[in-house]
Amino acid sequence: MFRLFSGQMQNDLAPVRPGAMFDQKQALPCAERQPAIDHRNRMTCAGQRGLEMGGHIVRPLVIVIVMHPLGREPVEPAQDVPLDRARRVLVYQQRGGSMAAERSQQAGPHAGARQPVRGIGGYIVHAGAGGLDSKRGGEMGHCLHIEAMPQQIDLFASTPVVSGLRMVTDAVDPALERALEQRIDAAPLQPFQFGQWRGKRLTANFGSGYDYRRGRVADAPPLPTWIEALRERLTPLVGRDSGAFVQALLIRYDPGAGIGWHRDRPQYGEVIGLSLSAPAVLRLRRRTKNGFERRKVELPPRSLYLLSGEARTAWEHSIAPMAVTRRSVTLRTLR
Ligand SMILES: O=C(O)CCC(=O)C(=O)O
Ligand SMILES: [Fe+2]
Repeated sequence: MFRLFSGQMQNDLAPVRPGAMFDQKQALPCAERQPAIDHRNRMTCAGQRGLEMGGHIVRPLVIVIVMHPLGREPVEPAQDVPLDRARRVLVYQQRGGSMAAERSQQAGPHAGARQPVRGIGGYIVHAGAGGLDSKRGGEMGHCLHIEAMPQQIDLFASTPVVSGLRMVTDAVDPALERALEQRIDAAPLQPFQFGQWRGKRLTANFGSGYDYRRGRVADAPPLPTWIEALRERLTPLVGRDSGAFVQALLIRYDPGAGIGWHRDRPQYGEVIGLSLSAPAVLRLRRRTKNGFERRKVELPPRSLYLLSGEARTAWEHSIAPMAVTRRSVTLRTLR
């Protein structure tokens, strides 16, 4: 997985920004699949970030939960971790010791710099912090060893708001983000066209496209190697195999551009979105007897979301017109 990313993608990016992917490779935290040495070490590694909450550190790699930081509603936690267990982890971590105690525990080759995680309306897996634990976590090694956490504490009720929506922050780091921005800007972007209607956002499809006039999937250029490499990196972060994500859509939203309410075409299956360049809000709604039920999820730059299950099939989504340029990479399976 990583080899493809650091090799092919580096080569592919070279003409646009020499060294960009090399930088990225160097910056990838704990990217090597090193065998876990002991439990403590698996919890900490170079470049990992912790979350400081109320004077306590939430240890990196843990499913991190931000409880309604902005008064927003939570979303389903990333990875296949039952919500109540994820919450227990937070409680455990908060009780687990002071920041000073945590710092002293983190000394050594795997100690890492800390940065607070931005507030986001839901449950977060802080992927940028992720080391890969091939033994236990496998591809989903970003999810720390939940099994190791105490099970007895359960202070919160668990009600996932939009089933099937998963969020991962820092799915790529800023250096890779810049390289991807250049790749997107260099792609054959065209204004989104829907019959007579021309959208403000600029799009380019790879792998397969969609003919809105005929209402069916259409040919598109094959996935470039840099998108293949990116796909290898992103899909495990939401617990998916890369191979099924055969469709890629690049979008640039310049100021004034957004995307209206829609569900992705039924020809597509699951959807993964990487959000770049500027914060945005993913709005979700589904029809009820009396109108619409609505949710909002903040998408910080470099965050990744998965639309699966109900989030994909029962909810519509949209992004309000942007004030500053945002870019996204959407990967989709075909049904
Ligand atoms: O830009 C995004 O993150 C969303 C794109 C989207 O919803 C779509 O193209 O169907
Ligand atoms: Fe969409």
